[in-house]
Amino acid sequence: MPNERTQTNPPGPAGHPDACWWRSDAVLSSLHASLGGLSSAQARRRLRMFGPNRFDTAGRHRPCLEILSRLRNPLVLLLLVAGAVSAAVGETLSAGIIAFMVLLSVIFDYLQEHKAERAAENLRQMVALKTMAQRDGAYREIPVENLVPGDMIRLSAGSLVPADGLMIEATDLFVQQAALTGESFPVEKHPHAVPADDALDHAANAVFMGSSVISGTGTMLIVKTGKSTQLGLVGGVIAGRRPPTAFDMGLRQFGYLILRVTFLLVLFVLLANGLMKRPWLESSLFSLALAVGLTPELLPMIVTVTLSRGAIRLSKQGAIVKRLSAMQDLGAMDILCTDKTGTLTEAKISLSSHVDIAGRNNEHVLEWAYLNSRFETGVHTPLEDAILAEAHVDISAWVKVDEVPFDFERRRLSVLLRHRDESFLIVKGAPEDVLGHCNQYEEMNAQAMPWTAQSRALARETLRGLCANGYRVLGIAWKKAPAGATHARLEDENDLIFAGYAAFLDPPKKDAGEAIAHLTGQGIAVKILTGDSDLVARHLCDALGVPVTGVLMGREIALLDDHALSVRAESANLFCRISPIQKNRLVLALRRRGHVVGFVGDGINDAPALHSADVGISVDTAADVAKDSADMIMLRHDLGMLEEGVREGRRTFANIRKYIMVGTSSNFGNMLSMAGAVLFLPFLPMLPTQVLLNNVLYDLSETVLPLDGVDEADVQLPQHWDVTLLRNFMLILGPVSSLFDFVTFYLLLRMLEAGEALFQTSWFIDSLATQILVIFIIRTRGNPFFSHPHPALWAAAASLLLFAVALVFSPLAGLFGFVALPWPYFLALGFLVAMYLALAQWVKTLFYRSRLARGHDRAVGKGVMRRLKP
Ligand SMILES: Nc1ncnc2c1ncn2[C@@H]1O[C@H](COP(=O)(O)OP(=O)(O)OP(=O)(O)O)[C@@H](O)[C@H]1O
Ligand SMILES: [Mg+2]
Repeated sequence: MPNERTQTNPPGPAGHPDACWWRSDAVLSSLHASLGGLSSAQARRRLRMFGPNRFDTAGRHRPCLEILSRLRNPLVLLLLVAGAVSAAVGETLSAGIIAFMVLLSVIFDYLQEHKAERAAENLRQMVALKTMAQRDGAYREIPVENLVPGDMIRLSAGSLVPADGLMIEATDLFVQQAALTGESFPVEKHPHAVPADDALDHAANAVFMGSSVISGTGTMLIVKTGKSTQLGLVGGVIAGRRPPTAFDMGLRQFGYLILRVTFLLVLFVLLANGLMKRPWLESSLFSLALAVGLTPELLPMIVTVTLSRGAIRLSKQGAIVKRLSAMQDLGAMDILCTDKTGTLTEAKISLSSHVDIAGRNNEHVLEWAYLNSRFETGVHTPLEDAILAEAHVDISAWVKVDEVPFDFERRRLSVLLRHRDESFLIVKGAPEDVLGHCNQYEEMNAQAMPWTAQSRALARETLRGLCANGYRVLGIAWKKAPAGATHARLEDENDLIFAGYAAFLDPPKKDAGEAIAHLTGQGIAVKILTGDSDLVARHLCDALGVPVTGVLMGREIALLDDHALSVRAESANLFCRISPIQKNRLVLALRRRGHVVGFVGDGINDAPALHSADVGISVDTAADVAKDSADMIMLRHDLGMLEEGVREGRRTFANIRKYIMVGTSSNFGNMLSMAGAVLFLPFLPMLPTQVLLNNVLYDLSETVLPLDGVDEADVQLPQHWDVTLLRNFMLILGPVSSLFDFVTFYLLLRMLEAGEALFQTSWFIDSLATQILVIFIIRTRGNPFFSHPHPALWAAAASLLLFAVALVFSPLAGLFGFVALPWPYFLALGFLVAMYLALAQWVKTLFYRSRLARGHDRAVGKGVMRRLKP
């Protein structure tokens, strides 16, 4: 057996493009492969050597590295500096608390996120692409990720080429490789050697990752996988990074907001302390502690855990999220574009009639349709299945010569067949397109007649009648080809004889109408994008009870520029006879208007739009390319399932917002008060260690937030990330709580005449209690007594508060500078905290009411203009 260790990936001499693409004969031996494929043991070894067939091959986690990389986070660095300074000046306790915080945030974060990501990865595996590869002498289904150089795999219409390789055998194999070469038409591949060249698109014997098979079948030898593929070399543009979503950008903006506030506060405290000639060390430690207290260090963990919990919940309903943050986009989505066939209809298509141009039943039409469907090798659509199920034609005398596969621009497909010594080109496709290429039509007696104005009108009338009754219609045509013809070309689809129409019934899905109504009720505008005719689509809308607000045809879209398109697309909800490129343009146009756009589709033609949409949704039975481009896969083809997904997405939004709002309001208020107190208190309002401890306990209380449920009001409309809302809330509730804190300070100093330690202890308990308890106010927009939090929230809040109180009375109290609080203090503090919560509730109600009055929260559903970077 050849020694695999001597082998390199990629084989072939250096230079671009690699010589292996032209010298197919040499490749097999350099790969130590054979036409019989690999053995499992060989494949395992190669997998270890070359890594999995995906782009992020560094992917496997190494805990130590992961944890170390977290230490590079600026926040953690800040903490470490604070710790080092404390240790250096002998503040060992501060240093200890800081070390504990670092450990807590880093390890806890790591574990939680790791768990969440593992769960998400497991979900992804459920919908991973698979392929038929030859292992141990037999073809078996294996995950695409496990392919290695030397594997032999089968390709057929609809499959995605999973790696780079050479064709070993091919029958009418056409692939769409626009992603790589920019050619928009399918190109044919064959196994013959080709002369060396420097343009990869001349390598007609090679197929590349990211292309998809349009028609035909073939066997392929895998030569390069993962990052070594052509696509991998250019950074995996297709599968790779998408532009940051609205959510990512919101998160980043929020980060900057916090950074600015923290910086100002720290500067203020340092200046104030300087002016008052306080000891510089203590002041800088104190301001560092404040900075630490303000930073939402748990945010990344809360986001990941919340999203992954949402994704797991959703998977139990039968929808698998491939990209976690798609949950978020689902919650923000305000327009859903959907295809027609299969999503709105049953896709259980039956052939109901086959008629000539006058609408009379004609067996000849069925025969031609049968021959075309029987011999074509493209993606089998339910249309072909319906034709094959209806007719029984003896094909023993027919031989296939060639075909021109279906494409979504010309919307037809032809096969070239030989019958004894005659050759025929048989075409079926969208009736308008087929009619446009006929110069004769077939009479009842199989006689070809030239068109007259009358017969043309008759043909159009018959077609309109069929479509208006909801039938999907294909046009069937044929012509005699030169007897010895060996190839069929696009240009041959001319001067055809029109045979007639095949009319199909595709019943509407029972609950699709209801699902659309529900989505509309939840603030999501549903738009239907179809390659079919407008008459058929309108008929379907009637049947589903969906009002048509405007129709835009593909030929009109072709004349519009992007700006005009985005305006027209806003009002229309039915888009007919549109091509895959136009589907994609529509999605982009709507996004440019500030909408968050979802796209549902399952065909090869849907892949570009699935990829450009904020959230691409496909089904498990979809074409590989569609599944690959989608962010979410539904295990049942059911629009109703999206409703649950949308609610789940909005729920995650609400939970993340809660964390941020507590952090930026009450927490911010406390830090503000402490900064302000520096001006008139004769001592620090809290010791740096106490500020840090306070922060640790508060953080711990927030870790259960992802478990919490949310109010109905939070899932009724699309949720946008609204940094203005967060900022305004922070700038209102923050100072209001500070005012309240100053009242507290006054009470403690003047009425209770607390000394330094007593003051600090009281304020520690008070500020901790307000921060921990205010979540119960903020977690709902309405009355907190009517919205029930998850029990874990109560448990966490109660146990942490008890812990704090116990600490104050414990022998450890002295270490932290605490003193035992006399009971009147508890009474006073209890009263103050209750008053604070009532105040927070009042301010919150006013805040939301004034927003509502200004029309903010209602406008969300109609898609407020949201600036979107390209
Ligand atoms: N296998 C086929 N053979 C011949 N013509 C086809 C075939 N598949 C589709 N067509 C024609 O091309 C048109 C466009 O196809 P496309 O898949 O884009 O749209 P559709 O299937 O009608 O609707 P939807 O977009 O809802 O799936 C079809 O309406 C039909 O007229
Ligand atoms: Mg389709």
